[in-house]
Amino acid sequence: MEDNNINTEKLQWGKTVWKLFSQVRLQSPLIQCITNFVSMDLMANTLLSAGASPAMVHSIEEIPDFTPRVSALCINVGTLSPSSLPAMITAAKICSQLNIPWVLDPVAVSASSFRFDACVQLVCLKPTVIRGNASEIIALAYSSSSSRSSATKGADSTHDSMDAIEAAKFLAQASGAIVAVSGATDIVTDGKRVVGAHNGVALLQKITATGCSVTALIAAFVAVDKSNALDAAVSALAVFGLAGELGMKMAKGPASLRMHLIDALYGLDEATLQSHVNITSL
Ligand SMILES: Nc1ncnc2c1ncn2[C@@H]1O[C@H](COP(=O)(O)OP(=O)(O)OP(=O)(O)O)[C@@H](O)[C@H]1O
Ligand SMILES: Cc1ncsc1CCO
Ligand SMILES: [Mg+2]
Repeated sequence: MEDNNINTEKLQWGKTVWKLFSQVRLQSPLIQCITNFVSMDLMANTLLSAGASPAMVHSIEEIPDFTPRVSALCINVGTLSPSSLPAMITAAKICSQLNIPWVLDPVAVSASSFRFDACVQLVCLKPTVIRGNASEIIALAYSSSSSRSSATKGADSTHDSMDAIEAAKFLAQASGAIVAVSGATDIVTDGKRVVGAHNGVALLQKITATGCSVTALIAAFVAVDKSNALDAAVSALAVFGLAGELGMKMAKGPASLRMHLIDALYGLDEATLQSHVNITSL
């Protein structure tokens, strides 16, 4: 009986993920990305191969004209500087005011007080989704200085995503955002429900900016279903993980996985998606 329920749940998720992915391909939502220098290329190519339309528009002078016209915004603090933060804050404020969904990636949030305070400021501007690795979500959720300094050594996680479930729920409740934690199992929560997306391969961690790119993909999925950001975030994580699995069949290492990942995302069809997506309630 329990097996039946699990299979029904997986089938249902397969339909949801395909519906949202099809909408991304059909609508090609315009996604503004204010992101770090490392991630620009992979992030833009991830969005393009998924069917969305990326625009790396950073300059504060352009934001009042451009941001009101986007379908969603992705803010990533990976190479944050005092000169780039005002543009992020301005764009986030516009999105919050105009009810445009926006997604925050708090890369290496505990690397410095400057970065941490910037992330807290951004969280206060009501992101629709916050996506980080386990160390980042734990650091952002528990802002005491002791956990801040020990939570992460930089952009890479030193924690398992499963260890961040309580932190993710806490952060979701405190911020009102959907919180997603990437890892062997990607975890998504609204503070009450917790869903796990089990697709993906470990070698994705050896390609820089795969996390940044899946955050942008979440923005694309949220853009086509603003009313259900939890489903959208789960779906984007599952699609990206599945593209990693399919790419892995042809890859010889991280560099070729990067290429095959983009190809797999571009070519992903309904039958493959429905039969391989692996999402369960946790
Ligand atoms: N052990 C693992 N097994 C399978 N997939 C994984 C594993 N760890 C991470 N992933 C996948 O790799 C992708 C990137 O997640 P990761 O947690 O490495 O992000 P990140 O640390 O923010 O990366 P970056 O900062 O380099 O962009 C996600 O799609 C995630 O599901
Ligand atoms: C390596 C690195 N450093 C700052 S941002 C970034 C990309 C992964 O988050
Ligand atoms: Mg990251």
